[in-house]
This record gives sequence, structure tokens and C-alpha cells, in this order.
Amino acid sequence: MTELKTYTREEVSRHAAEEDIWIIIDNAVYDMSNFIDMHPGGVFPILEYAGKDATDAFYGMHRQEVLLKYNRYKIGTIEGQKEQITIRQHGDLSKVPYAEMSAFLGYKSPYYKDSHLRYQKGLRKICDELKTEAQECDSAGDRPSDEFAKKLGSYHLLAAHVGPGSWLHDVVLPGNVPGKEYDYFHDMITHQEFARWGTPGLVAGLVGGMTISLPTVLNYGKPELKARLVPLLLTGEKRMSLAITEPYTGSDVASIRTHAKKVEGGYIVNGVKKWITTGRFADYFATAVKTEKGISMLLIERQEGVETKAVKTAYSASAGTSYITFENVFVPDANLLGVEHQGFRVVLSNFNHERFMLIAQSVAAARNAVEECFKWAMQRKVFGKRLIEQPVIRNKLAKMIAGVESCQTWTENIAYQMNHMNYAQQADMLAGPIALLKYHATRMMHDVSDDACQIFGGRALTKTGMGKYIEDLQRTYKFNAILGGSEEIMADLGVRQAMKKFPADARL
Ligand code: HEM
Repeated sequence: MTELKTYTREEVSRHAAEEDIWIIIDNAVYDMSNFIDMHPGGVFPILEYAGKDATDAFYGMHRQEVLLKYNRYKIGTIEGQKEQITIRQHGDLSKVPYAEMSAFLGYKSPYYKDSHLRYQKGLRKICDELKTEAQECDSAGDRPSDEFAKKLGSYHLLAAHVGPGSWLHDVVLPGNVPGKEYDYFHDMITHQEFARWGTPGLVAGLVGGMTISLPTVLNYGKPELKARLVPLLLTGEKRMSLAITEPYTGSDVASIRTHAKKVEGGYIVNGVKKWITTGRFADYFATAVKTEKGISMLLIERQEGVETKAVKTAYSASAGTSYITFENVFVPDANLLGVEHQGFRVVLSNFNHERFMLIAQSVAAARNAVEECFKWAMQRKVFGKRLIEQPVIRNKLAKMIAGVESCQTWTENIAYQMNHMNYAQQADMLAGPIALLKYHATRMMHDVSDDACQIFGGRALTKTGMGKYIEDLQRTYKFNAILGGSEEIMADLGVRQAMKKFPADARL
């Protein structure tokens, strides 16, 4: 790389004509002469700063990544002046208060071990390196590419999404963490780091569909089916989705109409499914069907008779949300998941983990909004003052921070319980608290999104630029309030579970 020249401010001030225009941002000098006509904000704003320091004006209008993207226009630095503004490097923790979990910033915690800190560090770097590609794919609404999925597979991050289990025992995870050490704190970190991309649609399409469907095969599939499918899914060669909801029914699984008729050697399936995340790209569908005496779960492979079309949602189309039709599809007995007519057990079995994932994502997305709003309030000037100088803005930030930190702390408590309870104990003791926390986390997200929008104003309604994360948050946060059990059902389930444990002899 050629060494950049140094200039004095006086030298820069001599380049102040439209065809020869330099500006200063922080300690760097940019030659805008060839860019000014292409500048998306127009010629006029740049001309105003010709030959001058444009640092505050620049940061009032652009995100830092603009400077990285247009680094080619940087021609030098200001003599004797050090950088005042740090450009975040891949893997860095944010220094903005409350922008990171306190345990990563040196605060004491009873929960986190060295292995969690190493994993977070390693994973942050990988996620940062993939962030631009993830964001471009999400904005374009593209199918996440096979190369992208395979890259995650090569770091064992597809397997990590599914949660702790034997599928991780023989691998080494980011941060040099042996897969056998992977617990629900690592799992929480996985979902939170991916949520930092600010691309919930893409994350749902790339890993969400698989995270909620693959356990049906891992826990209920016959050995041959597992041996054939699991390696393909965990390396990113194939995609999978969970096909339960239908146009006629959402949470009410008992009312599904897709049916499977028993025939020699298998089943013939007919019916439709709707809102199926990853469905548009999926090779396999863990599908709830009506059989003679109840609900059964079948692993349906993409074949003739299986059609998927896009359902347009507020998510990016990268989520692969689809409408699926099954028309006389033959499914062999070998693809039955669990016991015939007892598919409910298979459907219910993964709810706690799915909800835990949604909670972790919600807290991370809200925390991201805290960082965005804090930075914006500190750098944005209106009516001659920084936004942060307005008490109403500080009050909103306080509410956001308190919401995020309280949800984070409850999530950590749940992760600790999950680490120390077997499956039966989790089902008995945690279904209620997890449901209540999901309800609480998505309500918190609702409030954070609302306050963040007010802080960012019009920029929160714009898909690119300063408010792009907030725009995405306010457009998509409702998904977590509905998927995996709606807020109302979560709240009700939490209290009903508590009622079951209410002591018969308790009185006021
Ligand atoms: C290295 C120098 C600069 C580069 C590479 C640059 C690049 C860009 C880009 C890429 C955008 C689109 C924003 C987005 O959607 O993210 C933009 C918008 C804009 N830029 Fe610049 N810019 C530079 C300097 C400046 C300066 C010095 C000003 C003076 C105030 C300025 C004023 C604006 C304005 C007003 C907009 C429109 C913002 C909006 O839509 O809200 N730019 N610029």
C-alpha cells in the first residue's frame, strides 16, 4: 500500500473549486473532484465544505461505513493530527455504554466462562466479515447463496444454531471452543451475534428455518434418515424448513387439514401450508399432517407434486417465506418422524429452544437499537444542540436501556436453568418462564422500536443511510411477537403453567 501524504489545513483550503475540491473528515483528506457529480446527496452539500473540515456535517448525514466504501478518495491525512473517531474493525466490541453484554466488558458475572468469551470473540469476527454480504443479500431479497451457507457450515455455525447436542461433539467452534463445551450460553451468543447483522429476514431464511425443523429429524428421525440428511444440512449443502401452519390455521395445530393417507410402504400427502420460513429454498420439509387417528410428522423431500411459491411479507424475501402445495406426494414409511398419530409430541418438543432463540434475537436487536440511538443522539445536532441534551431523548434512552438489560438478565437466568435441567425438567419447569420471557422481550422490542423511531425521525423510515437498522427493526420486530407463539398465547401459557403449580392451600 502506498504511504498517504500529509497536508496542512491551509493546503487543503486551497482546493475549494468544484473541479478541484478537497474536504477533511476527522484527520483524513478526501479528494472529491471526481466524486462530486456522483454524490448521492448532490453537489451542493459538498461544495459548502470545499477546502474545509466537514467532520460534523459528514457524521450528521452518513454512517461510518460510507467512508470505508469510498476509501479510494482518501488522499492523505492532516499533519500532526491523530484520528479522533475510531473506525470499528472486524471483531471489535463496541465501547458505547450498554451496546454490549456487560460480561464482555469486564463486569463480573456468575455465568460466563472463558470459553463463552472466546466463542463470542471468534464469532463476532466471522459475523463482521460476512456482514456486508449478508446485508446486500437481505436488501436484494435474494436466496442466500450456497457458498454463504457452506461457509457457515465450515465454521460449524449451522450446527451451533440447533443448540447444544451430539451434533457438535466432534467439532471445534470459533474461539477454539470444543463442541462438547457448547451450552445454552454459547447458544444465546450465537443467536445474538447473528441478530447484530440487522437482517432478520435473511437470518430466518438462512438458519431460522433449519433451527426449528432439524431437531425433528435429530430427535425423532430413523437412523438411516438421519445418516442421509443431517450431514447435508449441517454443511449447508441442503436446506430444510418446518411446515406446520396453514391458511386456515396458525397456532391451532389440531385444526390442520393437510392429510396423509396410508398406503403400501408409506403415505400419500395432499394439502397446503403457508408462512413457511425457508420453504421457498428448502429441499426438505418437516411437515405436520392429519393421519387417521391424529397428527403425524413426515419428512417430505422436494419432488414432483411439491410446489413452493413466495409469500411476500414485511421481511426481506431472503427469508424464503412460502406457500406450499402438496399434491399426491408419496412419502415412504422411513420418513415418518416419531410415532404415527403422535406428531404433537414432535411439534411441541422444540418449542422451548425456538422461543429461546427468538428471545435472544429480540434482546440483541433491541440492544443494537440502543447503540444506534445513543450514537445518533450524541452526534446529531438540532436547534443548535445535540439531541442528547434534550431530557426527553435521555428519558427514552433510559427506558430502552432498562428494557434491554432486564430482558438480558432474565435470558441468562433461563440459559443457566437450561444448562442444568434435563429435557423433562425443562418441559415441566421452564415452558412457563420461557413463554413469559418471550412475551416480555417482544413487548420490550415494541417499546424500543417505537422510541428508536422517534429518536431517528424520518431516517427511521428510510431503508438506507443513518436509520437503516431502525427502519428494519420497526418493520420486522412483529415477527418475533408472532412466530413461535403469539404474545397473547405466551402470556396466557405462562400464567396457566404457574396456575398448575399454585399450592392448593395458599390463601391471602
Ligand atoms: C467522503 C466524502 C463523502 C462521501 C463518500 C459521501 C457519500 C454519500 C453517500 C454514499 C450518500 C448516500 C447515503 C446513504 O444512503 O447512506 C450520501 C448522502 C448524502 N451526503 Fe454525502 N458523502 C460525502 C461527503 C459529504 C459531505 C461533506 C456532505 C456535507 C454535508 C454530504 C452530504 C450528504 C447529504 C445531504 C446526503 C443525503 C442524506 C440523506 O439522504 O439524508 N456528504 N453521501
